[in-house]
Amino acid sequence: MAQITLSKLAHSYLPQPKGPGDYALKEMDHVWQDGGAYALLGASGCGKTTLLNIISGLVRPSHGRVLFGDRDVTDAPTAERNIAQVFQFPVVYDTMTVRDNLAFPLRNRGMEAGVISQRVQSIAQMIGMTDVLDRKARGLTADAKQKISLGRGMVRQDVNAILFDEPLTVIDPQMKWELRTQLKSLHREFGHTMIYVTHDQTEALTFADKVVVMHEGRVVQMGTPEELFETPAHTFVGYFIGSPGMNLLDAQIDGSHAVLPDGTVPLGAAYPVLQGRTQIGIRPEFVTLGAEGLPYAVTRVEDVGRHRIVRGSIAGKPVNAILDEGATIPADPKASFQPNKINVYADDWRIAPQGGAV
Ligand SMILES: Nc1ncnc2c1ncn2[C@@H]1O[C@H](COP(=O)(O)OP(=O)(O)OP(=O)(O)O)[C@@H](O)[C@H]1O
Repeated sequence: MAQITLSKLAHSYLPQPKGPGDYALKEMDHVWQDGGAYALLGASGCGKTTLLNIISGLVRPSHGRVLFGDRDVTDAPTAERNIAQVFQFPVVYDTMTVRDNLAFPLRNRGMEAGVISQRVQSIAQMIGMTDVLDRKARGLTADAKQKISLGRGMVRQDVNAILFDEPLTVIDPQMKWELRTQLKSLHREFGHTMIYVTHDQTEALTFADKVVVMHEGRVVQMGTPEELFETPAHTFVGYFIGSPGMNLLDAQIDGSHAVLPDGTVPLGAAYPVLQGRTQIGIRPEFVTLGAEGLPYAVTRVEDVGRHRIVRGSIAGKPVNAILDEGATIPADPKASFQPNKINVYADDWRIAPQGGAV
C-alpha cells in the first residue's frame, strides 16, 4: 500500500491549452494517506474520472507529478503501479467460471493454490456468490457480473490502492447498500488505500473516511463527512452536500453581524473586513421558524417521514428549513438562524472567523 501524492498536477486534453477553461483539472497539490478510504464526489464533468485515470496511469497528466510513496510514477504504465481497478460496467471473462474470474489476479501473481482458494472463498462470501462459483460468467446478469468485477478488484491484498469508478451504477438498490457496507468492512479489515468515484453523496458519505469534493476541475474540499456538513469550504460543497443543501444569502459582514436587506443576523464569531461577494451559509437544519427574526414567506411544506422540509424565501431569496415532524409553523413566520452554525463566504470560499464565539 502507498501514500499517493499529487504534486502541481494539472491536465488538459488539448495539445495547446490557452486558459484555465481548457483544463479538465486545474493545478492541485494533494496527499492521499496510505490506507485512507476516499470518495471522490462531484457533478458530472467536474474531472473525477480524469483524476482517477491519472492516478491509475491510464492518462498521463500534462503538468505535475504523481508519487506512490517516494516513487515518482508519472511515467509508469498502469501495469507497473500495482493497483486494482473496478469500472462502472463489468469487465469479466465470460468463458471462465466465477471462481476462475475471482482467482485470476492471484494466479497471475503466482500465488499458492491453497491461499488462492481461501481468498476466493472469502471474497465470494462477501459478494454473495458462493453458490454460483462453478458457473460460467456467460449468461449471468449484468448485476452479477459487476459483483464479480468488484470481487476481482478486491481479491489481492498486496495492491498499492484500489480505484473504483462509479462501481455500483448497475447494481440494484438493496444490493448497493449491502456492497457499500461490505466494502467499508473490507477496508477496516485490510486497510487498503481506496478511492471511490461517485456523484452520489449518500454513497460517498457512507463509504468514505474522507470525501474529496470536486467542482469545475478543482478539489474544493477534502474532509470528513462531518466537516463537509459543518464547515463547507466552498459554497458548492454547502449546496451539493445535504438534502436540501445549504441556504446561501448575500449579506454584508460587519464584525459579528451579517446585514441582509430585511434585517441583521448575529453571527457566532467576529469576521475581518471582507472583499468581493460576501454571503452567509446556513443549513436548513439550523433554521428556526417562530415569532422572532427575518420575515419568511412559506412556499410549500414537504412531509418526509421524521421531519418536514419547509420551502420558502427571505426577501425573495430561497431559504429552506428542516423542522421536526410535530413542529408548528406560525401564521406569520419569522426565520432565525443558529449563530454558531452560520458560515461566512467571500467569493464562494469560506472565511475563518477571527475571534471565538461572541
Ligand atoms: N478523452 C477526453 N478528451 C477530451 N476531453 C475529455 C476527455 N475525457 C474527459 N474530457 C473532458 O474533461 C472534463 C472532465 O471529464 P471527466 O470525465 O473527468 O469528469 P467526471 O467528473 O468523471 O464526469 P462524469 O461523472 O460524467 O463521468 C469534461 O469537460 C470532459 O468533457
